[in-house]
Amino acid sequence: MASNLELQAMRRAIALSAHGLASTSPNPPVGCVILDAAGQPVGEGYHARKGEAHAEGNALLAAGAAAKGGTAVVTLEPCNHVGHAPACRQLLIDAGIARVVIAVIDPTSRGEGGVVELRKAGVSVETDVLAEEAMLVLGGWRTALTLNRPIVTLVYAETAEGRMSAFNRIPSSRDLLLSADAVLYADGHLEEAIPRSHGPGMIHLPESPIRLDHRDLLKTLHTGGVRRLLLDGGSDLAAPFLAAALVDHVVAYLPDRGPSAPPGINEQGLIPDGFYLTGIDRVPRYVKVSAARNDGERQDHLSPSS
Ligand SMILES: Nc1nc(O)c(N)c(N[C@@H]2O[C@H](COP(=O)(O)O)[C@@H](O)[C@H]2O)n1
Repeated sequence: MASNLELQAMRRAIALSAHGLASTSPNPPVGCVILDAAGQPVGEGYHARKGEAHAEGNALLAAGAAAKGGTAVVTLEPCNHVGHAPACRQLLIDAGIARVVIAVIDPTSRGEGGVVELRKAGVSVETDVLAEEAMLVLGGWRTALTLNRPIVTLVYAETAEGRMSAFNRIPSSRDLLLSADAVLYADGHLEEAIPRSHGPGMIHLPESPIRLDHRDLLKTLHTGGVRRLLLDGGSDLAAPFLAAALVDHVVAYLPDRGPSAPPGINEQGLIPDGFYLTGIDRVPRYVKVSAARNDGERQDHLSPSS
């Protein structure tokens, strides 16, 4: 059973992992905290971009010799392959880590995952620790893997003319870009959500997205490394995605109204049919309404971009 100190460290690792949200795609956002043999935090790290060190490598670097005999608390199972970074399970073994506490098992492990090798090396391993909380950050990545397409979030501003682009009207809506890989705008152009955030060559976007059917577009984007796509408003832009059940989340912005305004219900309703409310917040001059598709077991509704 995980100790209180380990649970504290896991929550810290989950928060750290969110620094890598979207910029790590197609890799997962992962966080790690190293505790020394007495259970005190001595290093922490997260995965920032594909092609750069994994979370465990960064946390071990920060901990240095203090990691020996200690515990690594990590949000995703340490990897068992040599890729862009050395195998994390080997880094942990070489650093003399005695125990590894893991939230979520990696569904993409090549061959047996790192847990098996860690145990073979005599490291004590505990899994499924705060897994549901870790899915707040990892959920979008994992669902995109399962669906074989990016998670799609439709964002719009409610206006007298209907649903319109939010990003050029509502400055606070641009915060959503921080947790996304790419945006398809109402005029049909597609951009990396935060320019150059993924590092050179890590995601590939088609040059003429408008020529692709929406299913082919999502497939092409997924192959190109995109795991989280935003659709910026516009009923015309959203319609084919909604009709094909290819929208996973909705974020709608309702302008402030006086306390005794006439009814504001428009023909389209507040959110599309088939979605349920997951959050309502006030932001400057608007109410922000978040919703997720009714979809049984899915856990990406917990993701920060929803
Ligand atoms: N445990 C763990 N920590 C990280 O920080 C990670 N980024 C991963 N990712 C796993 O390794 C795969 C990516 O490997 P490369 O960086 O491309 O070599 C990814 O698919 C995950 O399985 N794991």
